[in-house]
Amino acid sequence: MTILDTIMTHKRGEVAARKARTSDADLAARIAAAGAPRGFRAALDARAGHALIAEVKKASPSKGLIRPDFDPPAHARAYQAGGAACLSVLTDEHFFQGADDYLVAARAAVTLPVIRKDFMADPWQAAESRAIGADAILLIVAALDDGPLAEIEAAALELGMDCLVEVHDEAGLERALRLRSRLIGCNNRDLRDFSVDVSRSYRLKALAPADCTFVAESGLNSRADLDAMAAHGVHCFLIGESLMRQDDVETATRALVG
Ligand SMILES: O=P(O)(O)OC[C@@H](O)[C@@H](O)c1c[nH]c2ccccc12
Repeated sequence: MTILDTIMTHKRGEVAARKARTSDADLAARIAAAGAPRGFRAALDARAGHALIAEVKKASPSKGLIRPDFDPPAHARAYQAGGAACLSVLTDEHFFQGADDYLVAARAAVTLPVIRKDFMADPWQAAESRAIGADAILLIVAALDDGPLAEIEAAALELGMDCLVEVHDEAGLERALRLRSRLIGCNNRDLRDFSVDVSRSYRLKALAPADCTFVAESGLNSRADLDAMAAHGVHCFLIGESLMRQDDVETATRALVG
């Protein structure tokens, strides 16, 4: 069992319980009240220089507690003021100490598009994500077979959301490209063993078709890391831990992408 298997098993149970206590009518009403999605991929594509997806992240299974004075709306405002293009908010409770309410509060504090960072196992979660306001969802290729991946993607696109399709190797990229989304994330951290290797992004960027928006994810710390990525043609970045550890999040964000 890898950590990803453990997470997905837990997630399926969690989703079953959430489904059982949520009526379809209630979900539909919340989606109708949510307002239009903000355009996640478009916000990345609109940036001329480094485009940052800044992550609101309290803790992780590999690092434990990252941000003791965790304050989602304050971090969201600091990220926006510092020049981030988009936000990512962890909502998984059991492994990442996240919460749906963190996404709701962070999104309400800014005008940036927000991706719900969670583990999708069922198309129902696409609707649930839209109901809490998400503008995009994450689809982890290594966590799902092709059939469920396409079904969850279809449900998300139907609701006007974007899908960030996450891969970590060549085989995963090939599977990702069978989907409709052309927003690809390369996770430099292998969720099966937590090992980080930023050169994964260099390799996979070279293989991705030119019409893909390509995002390097995880393990990025400094402006020099981003400039090295840019030299390989990578201009979009998903960063959590290194920003969440800063006292002054806004200044740290500006130093990265300003
Ligand atoms: O905190 P980091 O190393 O900057 O990484 C952020 C982000 O890439 C990471 O949180 C992440 C990428 N893919 C995920 C999937 C699930 C949970 C978390 C993630």
